[in-house]
Amino acid sequence: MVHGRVSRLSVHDVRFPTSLGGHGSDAMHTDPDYSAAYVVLETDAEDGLKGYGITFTLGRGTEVVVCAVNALAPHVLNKALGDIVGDFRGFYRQLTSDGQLRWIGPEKGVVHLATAAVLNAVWDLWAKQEGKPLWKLLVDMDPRTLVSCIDFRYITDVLTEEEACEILRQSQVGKKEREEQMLAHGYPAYTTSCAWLGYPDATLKELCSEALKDGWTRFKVKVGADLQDDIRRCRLIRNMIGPEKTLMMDANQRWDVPEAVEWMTKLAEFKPLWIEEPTSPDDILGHAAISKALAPLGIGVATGEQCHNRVIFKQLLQAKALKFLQIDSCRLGSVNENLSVLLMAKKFEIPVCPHAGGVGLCELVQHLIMFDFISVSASLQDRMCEYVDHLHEHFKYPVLIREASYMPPKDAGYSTEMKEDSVKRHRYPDGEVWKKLLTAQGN
Ligand SMILES: C[C@H](O)[C@@H](O)CC(=O)C(=O)O
Ligand SMILES: [Mg+2]
Repeated sequence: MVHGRVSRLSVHDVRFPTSLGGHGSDAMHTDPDYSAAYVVLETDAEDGLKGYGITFTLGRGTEVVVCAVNALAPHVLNKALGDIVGDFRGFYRQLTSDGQLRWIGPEKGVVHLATAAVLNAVWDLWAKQEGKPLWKLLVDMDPRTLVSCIDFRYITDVLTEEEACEILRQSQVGKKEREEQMLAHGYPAYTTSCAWLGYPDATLKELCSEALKDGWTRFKVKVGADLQDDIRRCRLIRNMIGPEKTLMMDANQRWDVPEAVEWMTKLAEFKPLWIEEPTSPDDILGHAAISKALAPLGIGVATGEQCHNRVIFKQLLQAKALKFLQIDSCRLGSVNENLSVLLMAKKFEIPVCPHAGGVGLCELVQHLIMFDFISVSASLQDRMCEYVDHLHEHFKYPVLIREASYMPPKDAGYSTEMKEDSVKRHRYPDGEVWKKLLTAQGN
């Protein structure tokens, strides 16, 4: 049973100097230091369990998110966990409707990233108290309780609470078999780690050949900064993986709409399954235009890692603007808002292929996509979850990849907890890693 009252919320600015090796680099984020605003919730309960929540950020952005988490803290402190999860929709609304903070959102940007960090910690704590990994907590929940976690405000024109319940009820058929399938074979994944934009060709080749040896069959390559470079890198990777394996491309919002169509027409010979984030994440009609133009070339549009909230996803679906929907465990308002997007995607029959390029995102999003397969979509058709091979060693419960698939986590919680020593060493600016780096840079 859920118990305890939240007695403390602390938030840490944790950064990893990934930019030094070009890890995570793309056409818009050329020097990313993978970072997290890392929230720890403590309660007065005797079990001593803590809830850990992260939101993914890059370097200096972290200190802004940390401020926003502190601004949200009064909503959580002294609350009974039972009251929070007993009316989770109400609590989500309370956080996202703060009369002063919502002005700097609402449900978008820094304040929404902070909401995600806090709520991710609540879900971690809830799952830990129930003794289950988060995916299993969700899978075992009855449809009525599940939908009571979702705020349907602004989406009832496409999905009502009753419809959501009905989707979940219908997907009860075969649920046990799908859970067994996940436990035996895992959820299919693709790798982005071979082809970050800042990697020289020699690194790309070396990582790609290692990935092939490890059994990877789906690869994503960063594009968008320079067409000739893209042609060379895409040719290199396509030649290495051969014609049958799957290739995706990611432009991280670099282009205008006509530019995206022109550029991708030139890259079409490398047979990409999708072009990800071809333009601004806010441009729903732009995505629709690109989708329409690229469909005859067999290229789909994928987006979502920087979609603020369920409303943007609703409109992308309504406008037929995407062929692959990429949820993000830390960009949306935690599990609560992701549930609404998974259910809308099911209604529109659009496959969900989660985003996981960042620190901790693989750890979190695997729970959501396993729940999606077992309890919502019931399909693996055109679906795969992103994997990046960075920084898992800093997590207490790191992802387990077997034969290019995510194996279901078995430990209780949301896999959000970092190792104490890693947090200590990477805290900005006083952790040992940063002290050394800042001293070397003369700061
Ligand atoms: C800055 C991040 O590494 C970003 O490039 C990740 C991303 O777009 C992806 O994984 O997809
Ligand atoms: Mg991307």
